[in-house]
Amino acid sequence: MNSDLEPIHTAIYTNSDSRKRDFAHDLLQGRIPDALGFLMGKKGGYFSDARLAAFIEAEARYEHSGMGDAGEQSLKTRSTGERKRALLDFLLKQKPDFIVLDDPFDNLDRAFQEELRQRLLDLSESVTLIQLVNRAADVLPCMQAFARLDGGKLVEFPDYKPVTESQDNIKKLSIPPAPSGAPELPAPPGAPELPARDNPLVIMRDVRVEFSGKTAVTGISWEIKPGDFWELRGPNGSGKTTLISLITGDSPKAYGQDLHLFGRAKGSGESVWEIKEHIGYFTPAMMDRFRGYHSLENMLISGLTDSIGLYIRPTENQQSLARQWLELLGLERSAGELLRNQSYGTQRLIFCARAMIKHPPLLILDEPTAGLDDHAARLVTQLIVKMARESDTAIVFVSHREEPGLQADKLLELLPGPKGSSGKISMRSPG
Ligand SMILES: Nc1ncnc2c1ncn2[C@@H]1O[C@H](COP(=O)(O)OP(=O)(O)OP(=O)(O)O)[C@@H](O)[C@H]1O
Repeated sequence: MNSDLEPIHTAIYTNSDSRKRDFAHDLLQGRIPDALGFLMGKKGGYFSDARLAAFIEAEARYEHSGMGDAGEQSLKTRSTGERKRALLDFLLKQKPDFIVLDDPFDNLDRAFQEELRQRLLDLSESVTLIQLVNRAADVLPCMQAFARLDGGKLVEFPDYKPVTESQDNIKKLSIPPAPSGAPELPAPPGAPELPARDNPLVIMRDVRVEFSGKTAVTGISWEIKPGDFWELRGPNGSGKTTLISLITGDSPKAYGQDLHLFGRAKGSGESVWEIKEHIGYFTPAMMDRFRGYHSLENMLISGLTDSIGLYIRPTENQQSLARQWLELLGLERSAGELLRNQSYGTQRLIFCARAMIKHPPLLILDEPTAGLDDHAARLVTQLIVKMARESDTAIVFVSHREEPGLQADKLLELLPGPKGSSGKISMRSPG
């Protein structure tokens, strides 16, 4: 073991199959691979979303996370950026020799990403950094050695170079058709007579939401029309999830607002399920809650029946549609394989396609590329753009990361202010 080696900052590329958490745990427990022998006998800290989640859970159980001083603002009420800042402060108090950074920029807005990047660069003068990373753009410029983590093993140290261009693409086939018999949407009351396909799907006027006396968003007016392609953007804590939950029927704060959803005034007796019928939705948290004992084909068909997994016998038409989607994704040979046996990137593609298969009037994708490596993110991006261009479905996506090729036509930006976030709408020119 080369424990006399000079410590070097090391970037380790991972993907969903790398077993990175086990690897990080081993490093922190002193089970060090030869290549990183310089960490032997050294004290480490772990900067990760999993570590933060453990502190938040401790706080829920014992009323104190154990991270900061008693009486500090609770972690649960802080934004993602503030939580990560607090975790780094906590780790530094332990005076570590090295820190394992587990995708440190995930889920951070652009301003917090920049703040953290600068802090880590300053820190690299005194602490060894081991960065586990799935996006090439995230690699800190202070890194001196590079490797890849493959099934828990470190390979190609110290000169690994990620392959930037891969041949895999979403197939040049068209988006499969909508299932037959999709319901037509009624016009909102008082709306001018328009062909059904031109009725706005969502109308918000001067919406304001507060939590415990604190205003989260204020004066938001937003209209989503059929076929629109929107990005909803804003820093951590600016109210993106709050606005989305008004539309998906998941927030009691929607009552009493000037809000029309799919042709009906909110609060006019509609059920949550009637609203959800018109929406396809994806957020990465859905994947965590799901065990994946269904075939890829049945997962897609379940998007037609609004269940996760399939519990009824599918019709031939449903099976045929699912196969067309699998072909588009280049997965036709895996139709009968279990979701849980696929890579994380493939699972993500299936979940996104599942939200699209019924051609819902409105598709909401909340951080669809979060946690993916470059290759998987590119495929998901291609799929979203294709759906936007080739279907009548309106799309709203949220992404903290600038994804190459993913540019919506319209942008709603939430701008935080002392009295809550206001909204700014802008149109993007094509091209
Ligand atoms: N149930 C709740 N109770 C109290 N405060 C809440 C609740 N939900 C949201 N908030 C607060 O409302 C504000 C907006 O939160 P929201 O989750 O909508 O932001 P966001 O833009 O989605 O953030 P992120 O990018 O971190 O996901 C934050 O200050 C948050 O703490």
